[in-house]
Amino acid sequence: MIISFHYNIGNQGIFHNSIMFVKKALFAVPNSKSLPIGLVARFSSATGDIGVTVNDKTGVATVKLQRAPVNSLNTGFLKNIESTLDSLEKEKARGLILTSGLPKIFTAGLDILELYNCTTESLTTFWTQLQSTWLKLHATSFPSVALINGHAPGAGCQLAMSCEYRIMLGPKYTIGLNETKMGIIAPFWFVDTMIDTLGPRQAELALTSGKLFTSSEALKVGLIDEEVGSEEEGVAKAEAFLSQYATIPGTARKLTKLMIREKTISNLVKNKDKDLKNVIDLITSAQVQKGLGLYLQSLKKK
Ligand SMILES: CC/C=C\CC/C=C/CC(=O)SCCNC(=O)CCNC(=O)[C@H](O)C(C)(C)COP(=O)(O)OP(=O)(O)OC[C@H]1O[C@@H](n2cnc3c(N)ncnc32)[C@H](O)[C@@H]1OP(=O)(O)O
Repeated sequence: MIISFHYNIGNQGIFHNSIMFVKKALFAVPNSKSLPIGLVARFSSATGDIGVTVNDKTGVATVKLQRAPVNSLNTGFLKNIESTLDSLEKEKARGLILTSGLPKIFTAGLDILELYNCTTESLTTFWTQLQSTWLKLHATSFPSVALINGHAPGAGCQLAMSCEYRIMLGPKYTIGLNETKMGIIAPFWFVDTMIDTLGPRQAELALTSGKLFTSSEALKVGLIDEEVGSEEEGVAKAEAFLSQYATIPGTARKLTKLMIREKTISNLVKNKDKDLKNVIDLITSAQVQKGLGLYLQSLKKK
């Protein structure tokens, strides 16, 4: 049986309460630690849109990003992603498939409108939220797959790299950290994550040129794990990847993952303020503001 919930919620507080309300209904399974049977939750808010579906047999949650037009990551959307991850942790999800509910775009990365004409205060709020959401995603206790069903530049690539397995729909879309192409640099924790994923040699080549990889190029360098020809195939492969963990004790799995990711995670945790200062110094400079303005114009002219 499938139950659907449709919410139109205007603020974060209500959004949060509604998640709790829905989750209570969804996850209250007497005498069981497992996720509930046949439940679908769909959330929406004024600042971001996220759809959550839980597979009743496996306990795997599919989280669909659907903030039109391009899933660009602004403060509210990042906050909603973090709240969703918190709920999945609390309810002991068995796995995550992170994908897009929009055609052609996984996510367009950071919302450039959060960077352009920003104040130090607004940039601080935005960047602190980005750090927090990323730390949650990078350290989930459940296994995670990015089903990249569209373009994934910049922070879109970063979100995908933080999942444990990446499946990309080919051949039309691209993925990569393209910051240098925009005249800015990737933050050190994006760089760390790319080095963890590709190794230093390929990461240096990719980052210095701001390369956006096609799916087959991404497969070749190890930026993705599988390339698929359809979303259905992608979902099947994601489910197959996650199913291998059904028999692996969860705590052993989680501790092993965290051991491997610890250096990258603690580098950000210890240096959050330094990271923020780097961002403020770079992004608020007149030269970068001018470049961001031109970049936005070029996107709008297309
Ligand atoms: C020390 C470190 C300091 C700072 C580090 C900063 C780190 C930044 C990391 C990032 O993530 S930067 C952003 C990287 N992303 C991009 O460069 C993507 C730019 N967008 C595109 O390439 C394309 O839009 C697309 C391939 C994603 C989609 O193409 P298409 O389907 O043809 O749509 P449009 O280009 O027509 O876009 C529709 C609409 O959306 C606006 N838009 C696109 N991307 C963004 C974005 N990232 N932020 C805000 N808005 C975006 C675009 O302007 C269009 O707006 P309209 O008003 O014309 O509808």
